[in-house]
Amino acid sequence: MAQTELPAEPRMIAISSGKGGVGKSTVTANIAVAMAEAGLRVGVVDADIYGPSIPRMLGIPAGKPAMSPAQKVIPAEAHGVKVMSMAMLSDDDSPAILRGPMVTKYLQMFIRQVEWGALDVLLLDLPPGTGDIQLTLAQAFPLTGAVVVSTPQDVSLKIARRGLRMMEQVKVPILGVIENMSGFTCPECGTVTHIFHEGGGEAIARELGVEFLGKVPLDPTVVDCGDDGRPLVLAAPESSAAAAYRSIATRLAGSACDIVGIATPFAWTLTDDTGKPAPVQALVSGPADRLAALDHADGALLLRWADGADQRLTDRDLRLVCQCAQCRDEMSGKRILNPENVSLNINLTRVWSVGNYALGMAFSDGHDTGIYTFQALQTMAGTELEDV
Ligand SMILES: Nc1ncnc2c1ncn2[C@@H]1O[C@H](COP(=O)(O)OP(=O)(O)OP(=O)(O)O)[C@@H](O)[C@H]1O
Repeated sequence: MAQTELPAEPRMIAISSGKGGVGKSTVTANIAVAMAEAGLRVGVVDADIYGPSIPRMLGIPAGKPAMSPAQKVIPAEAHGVKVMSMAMLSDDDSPAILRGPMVTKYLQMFIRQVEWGALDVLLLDLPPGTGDIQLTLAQAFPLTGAVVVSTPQDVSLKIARRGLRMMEQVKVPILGVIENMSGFTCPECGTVTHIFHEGGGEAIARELGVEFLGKVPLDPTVVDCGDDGRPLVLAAPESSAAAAYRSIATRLAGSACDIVGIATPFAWTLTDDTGKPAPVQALVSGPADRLAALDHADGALLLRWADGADQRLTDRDLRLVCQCAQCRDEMSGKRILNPENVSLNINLTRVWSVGNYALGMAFSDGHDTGIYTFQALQTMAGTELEDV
């Protein structure tokens, strides 16, 4: 996609941290406002279901959101940033008590059932940690990439490393590391004191081969601004912390545009050819595990990977290798589906993106529960498939 074209779907960037209190929400609020000031259309999903703080930080008053005529939630808006948060749905200050599946349901709603309008960037302020909820989120949403916020202390970096690995497992690219509370600038004399260790974020970025997006100094004004609902980038635009937020926002917007692969999410209905993802250019140096193009011809799905490799998989073969619980025994991995029951004329009817690591597929026999990871699809190349 040419950089000047507006993306059909916003770039979804998850802001994560290995543990709570490192300043993830403060970073999200400030870079969102900095991106909006730079002319981008920005939305924020406060995915920190149990401790939503974005509305307070952006000065959004409490109150239930309005509904659009299409029965979608109208997001709150402050300082040029659209916001959806659990805080807007609960009546009091008590944290929401929700079980895992409900969390996913709410977050699906925050993304799909909200009248976002056209957006360039959608930031997701994730709950802290690297547990199930974070993994579910990373799998449920077609994230363009994730950012890890860390403080300079060793323990925090160890946890950040775990967060990076988790994202890598679900094929979500790490856009970079942000080091927060990195040195204290004395308001009287301007001397920087490194209260915690120094340079840890940079070291971990280097070690893991990801970009170091920048460091935000420890600044007491950040706390007051968060409490007043006026982010530091607006309240103290000349401060070095504000400059750091702006620089990170610029780098992040840039690096998110560089991600290779077809834009997600997409949902392609083959019967009327709607929603087909636009191809992007494949490069020899491109990542082998990202898709550059999808097509369908003569009863087969045609996949072009970002490194230029082409693959042709027939609709019937795809149906036969389905790994869902109805088609495979979960314990032994043996096929339950009897190939004799699969028509020779079976067709793919829909193909959709599942995060940035898999495709969902529906067939003319009504079967639509299979998830085909890119990894599994690639191992199908050149394989003699078990067949009738
Ligand atoms: N650079 C900074 N300088 C000084 N204080 C900061 C800085 N960044 C964040 N803080 C303060 O640290 C506290 C925690 O910040 P924040 O709520 O953003 O963390 P968090 O990682 O989102 O936490 P949680 O995930 O547990 O909600 C807040 O009081 C915030 O004002």
